[in-house]
Amino acid sequence: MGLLVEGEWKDKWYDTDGNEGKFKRQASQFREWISNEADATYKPEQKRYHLYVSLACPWAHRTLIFRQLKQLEDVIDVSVVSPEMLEDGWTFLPFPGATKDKLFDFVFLRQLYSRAVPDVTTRVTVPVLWDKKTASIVNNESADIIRIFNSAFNEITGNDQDFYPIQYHAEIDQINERVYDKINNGVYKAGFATTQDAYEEAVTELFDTLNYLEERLSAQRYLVGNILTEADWRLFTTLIRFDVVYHGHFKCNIKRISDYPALSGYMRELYQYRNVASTVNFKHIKHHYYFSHTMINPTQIVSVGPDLQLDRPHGRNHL
Ligand SMILES: N[C@@H](CCC(=O)N[C@@H](CS)C(=O)NCC(=O)O)C(=O)O
Repeated sequence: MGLLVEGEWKDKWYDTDGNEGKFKRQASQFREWISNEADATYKPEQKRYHLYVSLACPWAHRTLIFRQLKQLEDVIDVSVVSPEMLEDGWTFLPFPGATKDKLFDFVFLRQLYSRAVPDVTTRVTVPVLWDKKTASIVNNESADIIRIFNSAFNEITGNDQDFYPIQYHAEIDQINERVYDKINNGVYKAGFATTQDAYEEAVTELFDTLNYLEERLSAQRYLVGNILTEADWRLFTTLIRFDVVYHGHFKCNIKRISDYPALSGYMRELYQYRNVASTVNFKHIKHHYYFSHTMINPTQIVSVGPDLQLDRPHGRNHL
């Protein structure tokens, strides 16, 4: 685990000193867009772009789900890193379900960042959307990448299903902000806290928000407008990891998602939606968290359970 400083790799864990033991996520640096506008550098084209993901990572998972939902499998190919993220950061070392770097055969993901910008200073994160034509990183922010996938390639795929409908922008943005801060990033704030107070604050806010969502989802099928939107998929990738890694490894253990009837049914419905289940890899998820965060789990022992029985009926049809 580390970062690139002016192109040099430094092995360094997140710095919580000087921040009262709180984990603070850094903003993504590559934020370009793909569009059909006449002056756009990045135009939607078949096989021009390549996606780098980890199957363990909830942020990368969003992009894989959108690639499936928007039928982009033949338009954008994927390379999958190994779930083990240690002193060299993400690598393409062999691991079942991981791939080689299909474009450059790099061993380390950091080589891709350096290839784009040789003297770059950045964390080396997934997902990364790469442009083969200009040899550059288009975007490494999952929130942007799913919006790009939602609409930029519609003319190529013929799939115009919209997960960010214009009439719900404000409501989606509003719920996203809360879910991001208290849940998606909230579990990390709890897990990576280095003081008791920072941990307790994050865990309390996390469960207050889960309680709020349980109430909301008891009365309506989806988060916004009673149609499936990006807000649901953004919540899903944290929920599906919750009982498996966040509950134990990150000590988010006031309750399990299985203890919430509405949230757990909702999570199963999303899991069973089309072929979303094929994007969920619990082996990578467990191995990544338990094996890579050695300051939380020095023995690197990977938990065996739980058995979530995700194919059970979701019971949400009445809503
Ligand atoms: N804001 C980014 C966050 C991505 C992110 O933090 N990914 C994690 C994996 S779950 C990562 O690559 N971490 C490596 C690091 O921080 O050095 C996004 O949503 O795309």
